[in-house]
Amino acid sequence: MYSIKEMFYSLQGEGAHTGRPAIFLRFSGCNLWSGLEKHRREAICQFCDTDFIGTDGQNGGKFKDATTLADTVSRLWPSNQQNRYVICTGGEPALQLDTELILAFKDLGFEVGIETNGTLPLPKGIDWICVSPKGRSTVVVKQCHELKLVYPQPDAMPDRFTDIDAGVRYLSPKNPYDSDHLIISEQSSTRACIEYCLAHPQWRLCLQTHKILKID
Ligand SMILES: C[S@@+](CC[C@H](N)C(=O)[O-])C[C@H]1O[C@@H](n2cnc3c(N)ncnc32)[C@H](O)[C@@H]1O
Ligand SMILES: Nc1nc2[nH]cc(C(=O)O)c2c(=O)[nH]1
Ligand code: SF4
Ligand SMILES: [Mg+2]
Repeated sequence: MYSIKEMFYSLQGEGAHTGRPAIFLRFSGCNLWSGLEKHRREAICQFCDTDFIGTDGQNGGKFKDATTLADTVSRLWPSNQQNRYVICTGGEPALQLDTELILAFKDLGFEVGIETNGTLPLPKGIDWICVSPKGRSTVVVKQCHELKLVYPQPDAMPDRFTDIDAGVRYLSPKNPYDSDHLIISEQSSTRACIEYCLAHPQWRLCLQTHKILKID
């Protein structure tokens, strides 16, 4: 059984695949925050911008097995079009994503990506791994295609992650989780990311372009 908050077709807004069409498969639940506002201040991850509680979102629900879930994802892809790509996110997708589901996606011609906080071991077969460390949590996923660090985080500054083998390293400005009038270029976190990247050129700037574009 898989618990899914929502699934939708959009463009990857962040990181190396920015602009790429993808199905976002948002799993319910996270190991670093309950998702309830009353617990935010005591959570390990305190700036989350996402509602991942329950199964009541767009195309959300409980799916009894891997083929049923993969079939539902597949129906969201434009008909007769290739380049299928599904991004497993959440919540924390590593709590639920397993080999069976990855194989079901592959059977339907999907490449599989994941957005993970890196605190849980991952099943084999994922085509694109994005690790985004959070606060004082311990990252166990030591190899990834991209490391995407939300910045600044006092307990998770960039020099803590030199041991992670990443294809590319990004700093992503910490955006307010509750603002309707976000101007990313004017945020102090954005200015801080730019300064850090200029001083440490192994890091690159990553923007949440879907928030600029106001798309899902
Ligand atoms: C909601 S998380 C879900 C996946 C996984 N739990 C994780 O944290 O990577 C998806 C992406 O949004 C980023 N994110 C969440 N809140 C953010 C914020 N306030 N500002 C910038 N990025 C944020 C995360 O770092 C992660 O890269
Ligand atoms: N467009 C778009 N791109 C994204 N990249 C990562 C997202 C996420 O919430 O994991 C996300 C999202 O929610 N929307
Ligand atoms: S780890 Fe990811 S899903 Fe969990 S609270 Fe943090 S940003 Fe949100
Ligand atoms: Mg998001």
